[in-house]
Amino acid sequence: MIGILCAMREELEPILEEVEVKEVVEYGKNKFYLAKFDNKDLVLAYSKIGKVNSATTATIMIEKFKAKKILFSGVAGAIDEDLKIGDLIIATKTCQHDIDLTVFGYPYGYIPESEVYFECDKSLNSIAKSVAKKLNLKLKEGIIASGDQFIHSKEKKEWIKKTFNASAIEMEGGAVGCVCFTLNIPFFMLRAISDSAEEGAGIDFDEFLEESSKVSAKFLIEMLKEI
Ligand SMILES: Nc1ncnc2c(CN3C[C@H](CSc4cnccn4)[C@@H](O)C3)c[nH]c12
Repeated sequence: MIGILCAMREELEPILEEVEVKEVVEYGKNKFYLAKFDNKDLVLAYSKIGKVNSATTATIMIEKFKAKKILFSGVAGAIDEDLKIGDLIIATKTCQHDIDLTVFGYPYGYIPESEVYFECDKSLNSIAKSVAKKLNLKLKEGIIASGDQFIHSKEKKEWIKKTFNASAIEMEGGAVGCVCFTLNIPFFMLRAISDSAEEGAGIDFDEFLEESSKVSAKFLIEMLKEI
């Protein structure tokens, strides 16, 4: 079973359109779509926005639906200057920029007995890179930082870049990375850029959410053929 996770309805819908939904299971105030694609069993859901919701849905996919890998598809704000709206990025690892226990001498993003960074699955990332090469698509890879905030300020964006060496910003990957690390499940995260995470990002986000969601969804479907 492969878990396909998104945060927002708009991110999931273009994927659902390409798979054969067999059953919809209502659980934990959410809907889980059991589907087939290319003779593979999938469980798909959007978690709702944020770290707690995405961690909850990832855990349910793994524990209740027996997902053996989690693939995230969605949009992100750009931190690296060379990332433009519509560009694709995969996470090498994820982190949580809104964790601050520095008063106790810990680094930003660190919870005692846990990790700052959660590694993404290298074999899934190499499949993504070979798919991008085959389709002649630009695909960046880098650290993606999460926090329960929509980032729309250059100052905050630059702080996250300096503190975590992040290339993109969103609100779920760091939490899902933590769940997959905890349960020893391979994690892959693909994002298409929807905004600059600077002043005015909210306007861009509204304008490009649907289009960038489709870019990520289309690539994910191509990936599923190779897994
Ligand atoms: N600049 C940014 N900062 C933080 N995260 C992001 C993202 C990625 N997603 C989109 C969405 C924004 S919040 C939302 C969206 N619509 C309505 C309500 N909340 C949330 O799931 C995180 C894209 N750009 C980002």
